[in-house]
Amino acid sequence: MTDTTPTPRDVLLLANLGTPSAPTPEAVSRYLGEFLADPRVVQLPRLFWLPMLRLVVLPLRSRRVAHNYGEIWMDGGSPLEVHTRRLAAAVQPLLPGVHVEHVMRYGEPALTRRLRELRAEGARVLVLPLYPQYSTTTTASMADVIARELPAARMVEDYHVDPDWVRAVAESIRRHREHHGRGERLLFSFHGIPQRVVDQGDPYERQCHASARAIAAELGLADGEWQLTFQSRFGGGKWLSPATDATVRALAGEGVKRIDVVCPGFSADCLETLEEISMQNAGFFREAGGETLSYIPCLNDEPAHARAIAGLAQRGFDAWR
Ligand SMILES: C=CC1=C(C)c2cc3[nH]c(cc4nc(cc5[nH]c(cc1n2)c(C)c5CCC(=O)O)C(CCC(=O)O)=C4C)c(C)c3C=C
Ligand SMILES: [Fe+2]
Ligand SMILES: [Fe+2]
Repeated sequence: MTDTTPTPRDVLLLANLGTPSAPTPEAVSRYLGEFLADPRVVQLPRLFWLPMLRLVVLPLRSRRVAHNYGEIWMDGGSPLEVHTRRLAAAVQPLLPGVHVEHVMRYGEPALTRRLRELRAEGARVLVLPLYPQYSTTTTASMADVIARELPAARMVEDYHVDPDWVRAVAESIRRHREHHGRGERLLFSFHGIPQRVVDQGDPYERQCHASARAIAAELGLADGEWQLTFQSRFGGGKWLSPATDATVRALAGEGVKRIDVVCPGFSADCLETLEEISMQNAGFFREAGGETLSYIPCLNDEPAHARAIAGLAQRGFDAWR
């Protein structure tokens, strides 16, 4: 008799944060409501935070943030979704025998639902969170969902000094500077997190510094030529410093006329890069006397990015055999 047991399918889920389905206050409120209710993201007591979120934060924030999304919205949807979908399509041909999909931790296509469906199929699933640096606020929240929905799935924890990824980022910076000229300073701007989270043992800050040092070394930059900053502060309390906005203003105040900013904590361009850095912080720089803040795009679906991601996934599946 022939063995008819089907070989389980290998599935790679490229998982990003998530984004609203439309640049409207209603869609933004739905998205932020799910995102900010995650206890990994906001660690305040639930009994206080959940009513505060529903009654104060969402009504006040959604309209303004929807307007910001409107400024960067693409034909195919939110930039984060468009670029993440394109990256999955670019990785697919590099991994014959593996089915590649993109999913989102919050919103659609939902990581939670896909894991539940794949569990029923008996697929062998590797989740690759598209966060180069590990944080309990982002990566660990993906691990929470895996533990609930498909504990047999495996996850790539981080790739903050992966040589292929470091080279891909460095090369994108080099190319940008060849085409657009070179700023007097290069800022590595990473998404911030609360200082308290780092004090509890989160490795994110250390990994951000290691990523920036590795990329600067790959470019052969001297110490005074680059700086690391943290952006996108949310809510009260102390966040990681120095802050990107304060640094940009201070550099202009020192007479620096042109800076380059790259965001190697983001795999895909999104609100926090296209609006906050490329528009808002560029405005702060000019208001304080600077001339040009040149934003260097994320790796998105660049071939070198797809190759680095495919390499990480291949090693993940190889370790399974
Ligand atoms: C890249 C890693 C990220 C970390 C670490 C992170 C931590 C973190 N974020 C918030 C609050 C918000 N983040 C928002 C947007 C946003 N954040 C990331 C990534 C990280 N966040 C991305 C990729 C995006 C963009 C999504 C998009 O649709 O383009 C927002 C929404 C925008 C807004 O309302 O200002 C919030 C809120 C916290 C509290 C946090 C750590 C505790
Ligand atoms: Fe964020
Ligand atoms: Fe922001």
